[in-house]
Amino acid sequence: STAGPDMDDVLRRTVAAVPPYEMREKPALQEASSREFVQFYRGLGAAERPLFLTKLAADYGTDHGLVSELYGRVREVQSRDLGTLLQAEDRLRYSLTPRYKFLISHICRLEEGVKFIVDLRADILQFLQNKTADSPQLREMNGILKTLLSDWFSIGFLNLERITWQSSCDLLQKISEYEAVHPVRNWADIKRRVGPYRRCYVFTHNAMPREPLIVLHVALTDNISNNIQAIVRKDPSLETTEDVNKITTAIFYSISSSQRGLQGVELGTYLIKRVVKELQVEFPHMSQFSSLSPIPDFTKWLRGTLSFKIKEGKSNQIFTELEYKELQDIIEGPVLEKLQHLLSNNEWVKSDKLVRILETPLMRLCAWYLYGEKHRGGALDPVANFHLQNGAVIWRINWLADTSPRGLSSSFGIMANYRYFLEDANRNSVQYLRTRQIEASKQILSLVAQCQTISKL
Ligand SMILES: CC(=O)SCCNC(=O)CCNC(=O)[C@H](O)C(C)(C)COP(=O)(O)OP(=O)(O)OC[C@H]1O[C@@H](n2cnc3c(N)ncnc32)[C@H](O)[C@@H]1OP(=O)(O)O
Repeated sequence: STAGPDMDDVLRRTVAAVPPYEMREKPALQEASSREFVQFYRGLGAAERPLFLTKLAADYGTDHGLVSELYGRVREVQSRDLGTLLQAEDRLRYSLTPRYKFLISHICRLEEGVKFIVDLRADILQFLQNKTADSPQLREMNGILKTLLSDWFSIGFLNLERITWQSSCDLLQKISEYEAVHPVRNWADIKRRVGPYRRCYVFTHNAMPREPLIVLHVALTDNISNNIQAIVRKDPSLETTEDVNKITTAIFYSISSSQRGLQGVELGTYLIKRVVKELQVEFPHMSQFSSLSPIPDFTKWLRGTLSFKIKEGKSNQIFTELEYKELQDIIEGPVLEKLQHLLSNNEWVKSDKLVRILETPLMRLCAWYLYGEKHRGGALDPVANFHLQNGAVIWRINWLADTSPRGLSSSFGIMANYRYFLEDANRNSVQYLRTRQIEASKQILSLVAQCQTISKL
């Protein structure tokens, strides 16, 4: 292998042998070697890390020969007394623990050891995603780390914190940096987001102090918002106190997880549920809970669909005759080709005529994209998939809801309300996860039905 000799030496030295079965209750502390492993890994360059982790996963995993031998033993004692059988099964179980898992357990006891493991999994996810490393053992290690992290970061160990203007600067700064949905531009922005008619909640973990693991921004309103500029861009509200009578609805307008290594640990689901409870205590009469969500990949999907139809020569399968004619009247040349070009930047939104003509077809196609397009059985759109997993319904899509460059380029400015009907959320979530059945409102279902009759997708 091209790995430098010191990689092998370090692994040999720092990955302790699996304690013998009889000593399994009292594994010797491996503080020094765990520290050395952490320091060595941190010192590795980006190109060496995939190699190192691939070696760790491959050479310090499970002893397959021992597993097979102990499995044979379990089969032998099937008809023996229960005590003997359970003992044989426990030995088999113990032999299935990969050797590197003992190292991970030692590392998490170090100062900042948990953070190191979270970052290590983030590296593995990245290597697997961009294929700089991809082996069955590395995939197995990712699964083992995800299970460990899901235990360490389960709801019982998480602290809910509300961020206010009185929170510390380093927390406010991190909240600003971690905002992945509607970027925070300056202090005025962040002050607005923690000011009147706003709430900002994070989860923290004692093993990673002062680190917001996931951030949820909420707007307190008296209706279900259909425009994000009204929430994030409006000048700071002159009101310094909140009129409770104007607060009947919670709008989740941004949720971002900050630790890549915790992907799949579902912190977002926990945080939304926890915040709903928190808000119900503060506002017992609150009756509506909904997101105002981006649709990050709709433009990309529509462009793909249009170019596919153009290639197939079936350009009249997207729009109605009337829409097609109206488009033809204001676009010279072949409609779909020209439309592809027109929609490749945000200029179209400056033409009132185009905005008027495009609203009906784009809204119809967007409803279909959210409800009909699937990936691995679930909604293709990752944000839709997230909220549907939480038990929300696709309640409404809103035209020109986000006229920022980012909103226009990702979804022609359309945004979705995923609504949480609290009494149905659990049932919807179970149903979605089991059957991928999507709950949607009448507005969405009628747009989908129209799309199915008009556009052959
Ligand atoms: C109000 C709003 O709706 S804002 C829009 C949602 N937020 C964003 O897109 C910001 C970027 N995304 C994130 O920070 C996270 O993915 C979150 C907060 C959405 C979800 O994180 P977690 O709760 O830790 O959930 P987890 O990582 O288990 O993923 C759950 C689902 O989120 C969905 N998801 C949404 N956005 C993303 C994303 N950018 N990357 C990965 N998954 C995403 C995935 O479909 C995933 O489902 P899957 O596990 O079946 O693939």
